[in-house]
Amino acid sequence: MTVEAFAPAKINLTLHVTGQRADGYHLLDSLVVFADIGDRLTLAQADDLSLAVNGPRAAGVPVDGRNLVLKAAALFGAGQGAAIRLDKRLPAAAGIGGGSSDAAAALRGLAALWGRDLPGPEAVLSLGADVPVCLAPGPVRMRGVGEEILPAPALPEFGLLLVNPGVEVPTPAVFKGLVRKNNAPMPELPGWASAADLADWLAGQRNDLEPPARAEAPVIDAVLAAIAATPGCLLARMSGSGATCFGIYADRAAAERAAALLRETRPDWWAEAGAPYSL
Ligand SMILES: C[C@](O)(CO)[C@H](O)COP(=O)(O)OP(=O)(O)OC[C@H]1O[C@@H](n2ccc(N)nc2=O)[C@H](O)[C@@H]1O
Ligand SMILES: Nc1ncnc2c1ncn2[C@@H]1O[C@H](COP(=O)(O)OP(=O)(O)OP(=O)(O)O)[C@@H](O)[C@H]1O
Repeated sequence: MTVEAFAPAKINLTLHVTGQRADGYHLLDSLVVFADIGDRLTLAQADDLSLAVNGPRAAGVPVDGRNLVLKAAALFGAGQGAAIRLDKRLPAAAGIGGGSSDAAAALRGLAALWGRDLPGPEAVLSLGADVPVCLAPGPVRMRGVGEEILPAPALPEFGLLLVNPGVEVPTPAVFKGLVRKNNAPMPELPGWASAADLADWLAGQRNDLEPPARAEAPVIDAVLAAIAATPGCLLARMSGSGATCFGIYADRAAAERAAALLRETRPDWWAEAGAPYSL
């Protein structure tokens, strides 16, 4: 038996940092969506647990026990086997939860392979704060340190552009650079009639990690400016702890035109277009 699992990019459309726990972890309030841009996993029955990583973004990704796929498998079924292949397409340490989404996709695949129920959000939090939200990809409001997954209103159709300048930004350094930790949460989520309506509402919200990430990686300024300058861009903002930034467009076709333009003007950057993804 072979199982396939898709690991979509996670995008924080908003990311409000609202406090800090005694253990140092920050309290968040974030509107999270996923894109139909991501890594692909293939899982096959085997006596032992193994992982092979290939694909255009495999360079530098650990293949040993440090890989979140193997950590997830060990947490879920100590001693159980599976042969896992990871086709790595998302940049790492990029604010789009690549490793977390791989871990969650591995758990979905292993649950199918081993005939078991998926673990709950609290049980997988130790793998990473972004793993719970990646377990069942779709638009949600994420709170707590990442373990509170709340429903979000239905989203309108829109196009998404993801752009990464090739600079890895370590998440702990960005949180450390926060000047203020008790910022306002999001208001009640209103519901949006169109992509323009959603972008207008998002413009009044924030990613509180953007200023410290820009200090860490000043190229983020150029990425945001380049996205904002593409025809049809309704909003440009950073995701997670950066450096990946996203653009919102009326539809996928507009996002694809922007991606083509950026690949021409900035061939050294990673630019991919897509649309929201739900499992
Ligand atoms: C910034 C986000 O991407 C937003 O979705 C996530 O909160 C980060 O998720 P992640 O990379 O899976 O995070 P983890 O691997 O658990 O933590 C990396 C580091 O980020 C910081 N961290 C992370 C999550 C959180 N709520 N508060 C934090 O302060 C901690 O310094 C931690 O050591
Ligand atoms: N499957 C994996 N894919 C990518 N990186 C991995 C994986 N497993 C472990 N790692 C390690 O995790 C680090 C962070 O990578 P990841 O892509 O998860 O970060 P991120 O995009 O910043 O995530 P987040 O948005 O959750 O902060 C990498 O530098 C890498 O060494």
